[in-house]
Amino acid sequence: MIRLDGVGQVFEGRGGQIQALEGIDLHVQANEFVTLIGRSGCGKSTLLRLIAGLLPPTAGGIEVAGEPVTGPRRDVSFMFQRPALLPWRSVVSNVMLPVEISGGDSERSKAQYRDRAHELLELVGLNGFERRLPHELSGGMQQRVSLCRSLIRSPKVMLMDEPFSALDALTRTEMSAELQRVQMELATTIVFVTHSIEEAVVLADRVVVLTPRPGRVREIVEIEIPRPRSLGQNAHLTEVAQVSGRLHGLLSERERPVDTPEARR
Ligand SMILES: Nc1ncnc2c1ncn2[C@@H]1O[C@H](COP(=O)(O)OP(=O)(O)OP(=O)(O)O)[C@@H](O)[C@H]1O
Repeated sequence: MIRLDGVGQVFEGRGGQIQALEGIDLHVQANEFVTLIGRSGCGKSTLLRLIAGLLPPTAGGIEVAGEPVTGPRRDVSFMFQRPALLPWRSVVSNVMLPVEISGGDSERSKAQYRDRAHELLELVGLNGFERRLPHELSGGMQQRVSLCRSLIRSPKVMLMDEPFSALDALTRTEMSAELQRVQMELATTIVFVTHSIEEAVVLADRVVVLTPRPGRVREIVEIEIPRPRSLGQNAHLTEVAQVSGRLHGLLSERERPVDTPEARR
């Protein structure tokens, strides 16, 4: 569904060129859930923006659904850290926003999209809140609305940039369960950036570990824990902790103590 071949990105900074990404080869299958982890500044958000077509890569090629990415696509949605809902619009009209801005597909009427919006709100447990305004909802509920908004046009691909990082721990655990359920039900391909290693493990079919700048693929780790997974369930805690430990090791490899006779002792 997504192919990145030899992708690199150089930015022109004030102090000279910044090589943000280098030689990224990554193939994401349809319906796969891939999480991206790496140190701050290693290029995770840049990688999502490249896949979204918001930025052309300075090297290599990117394809989505077999077509080269040349700009934003209708069937690719983007979800950010903050819900960014329009405060004067009701929950349901916030969900409908992408359809109103750039249209849906020709097969569905506006009424069908509205029905879909209600179905999605029900799927994430927000039935009864359709007419409320964003300020009447908690942060977690607002992020659920944002999730419905990014699903309204039935995207083939969802790109998610730390979407749960502003939420409290319990809501975050609930949202990750919710997202797994939604993904299983709607069969969407997801690329998800997070700073939480445990969240990356709980959600992913594969975790992609990036090196510090320039970001390269350090390793891709397959997660074989049965779904649905939850950090709230003891049964998964040990397995998640084991894989997370390995990922912690990969991320901090650069900081291993220098190999001196003293260190070896
Ligand atoms: N538009 C830009 N112009 C210049 N440099 C940029 C631009 N966008 C990103 N960068 C640089 O590219 C590098 C990668 O940035 P990016 O935001 O993709 O990293 P990240 O891994 O998402 O970071 P974080 O985890 O802190 O969100 C950083 O050094 C950043 O300063």
